[in-house]
Amino acid sequence: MSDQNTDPTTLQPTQPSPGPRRGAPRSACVVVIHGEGLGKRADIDGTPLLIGRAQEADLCLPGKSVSRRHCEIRQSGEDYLLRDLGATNTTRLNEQPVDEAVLADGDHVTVGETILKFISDSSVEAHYHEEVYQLATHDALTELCNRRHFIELADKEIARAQRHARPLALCIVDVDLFKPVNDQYGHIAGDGVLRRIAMVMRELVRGEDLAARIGGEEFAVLLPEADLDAAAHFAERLRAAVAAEPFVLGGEARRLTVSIGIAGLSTAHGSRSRLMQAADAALYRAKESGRDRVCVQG
Ligand SMILES: Nc1nc2c(ncn2[C@@H]2O[C@H](COP(=O)(O)OP(=O)(O)OP(=O)(O)O)[C@@H](O)[C@H]2O)c(=O)[nH]1
Repeated sequence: MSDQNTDPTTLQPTQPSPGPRRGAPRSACVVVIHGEGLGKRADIDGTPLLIGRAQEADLCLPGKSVSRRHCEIRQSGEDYLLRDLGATNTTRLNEQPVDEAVLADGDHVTVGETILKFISDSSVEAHYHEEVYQLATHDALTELCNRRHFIELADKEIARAQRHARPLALCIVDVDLFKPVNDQYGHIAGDGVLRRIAMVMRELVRGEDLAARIGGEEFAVLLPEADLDAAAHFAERLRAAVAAEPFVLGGEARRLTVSIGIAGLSTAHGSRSRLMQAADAALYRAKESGRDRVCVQG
């Protein structure tokens, strides 16, 4: 992929959902309280929050009545300003059409058929919504992103990579011979293995990478700004780290391994589903050729 875009402001990757962060300072946010994506939350911090139908919107709301760039909310000193961006169906604030207005805690912002609730950083509701959001977007066992949230963030990240002609790679990681672990040591011990593997993954990923549990014993890591070589390097480190990890099962340290399939964004694999298919095919080859290995798309 070309390296032509050097504007640092457009190269910022989508911030992956940070996972549980109890006790961290909260930012103001909007939460979908009616319409598609119920419960979805978007934080408003340093940069303006773009709301619209466009893939690159920070809060992407599907629906014909939503304009591609519908409105934005940005912080201005202590205030949060809502601004309509010339949407066909004008943004409404507490049911009244609005061009620009300062938001107050609890305000309702209507975007097409979706209603958002603005929650200020000092609101007592913020903690509740944070918990609900964590439950909806993260896997309870491993605390990694869940499949649905991964797909949502991956779609955004892929759109961003394509827009700026940046590389991006996907690793799919599958635990080898996991069924015998469950069969021999029980499901709870198996759960412990999955948690431990998630910890190993978390230690290796960079801040902008996105790690998720996408199936029972299947994980995914999306690597923005990584070409196939960089992804293969990462995957090999992950494979080796898991292979070196002493998993305590039945009171003894046991070695377990993972197989990893990698695919990179390209014209042939230009959508999330194509990318996942290609990484899955590579994973299949890794399993077929003996497990405990990394295979890159053919
Ligand atoms: N403990 C536990 N096991 C799970 C969970 N989700 C799926 N599994 C188990 O994961 C196992 C997956 O086994 P298989 O798909 O047959 O594959 P495998 O034994 O890992 O073999 P290969 O993938 O071919 O290396 C099954 O026994 C599932 O019951 C979970 O949340 N916890």
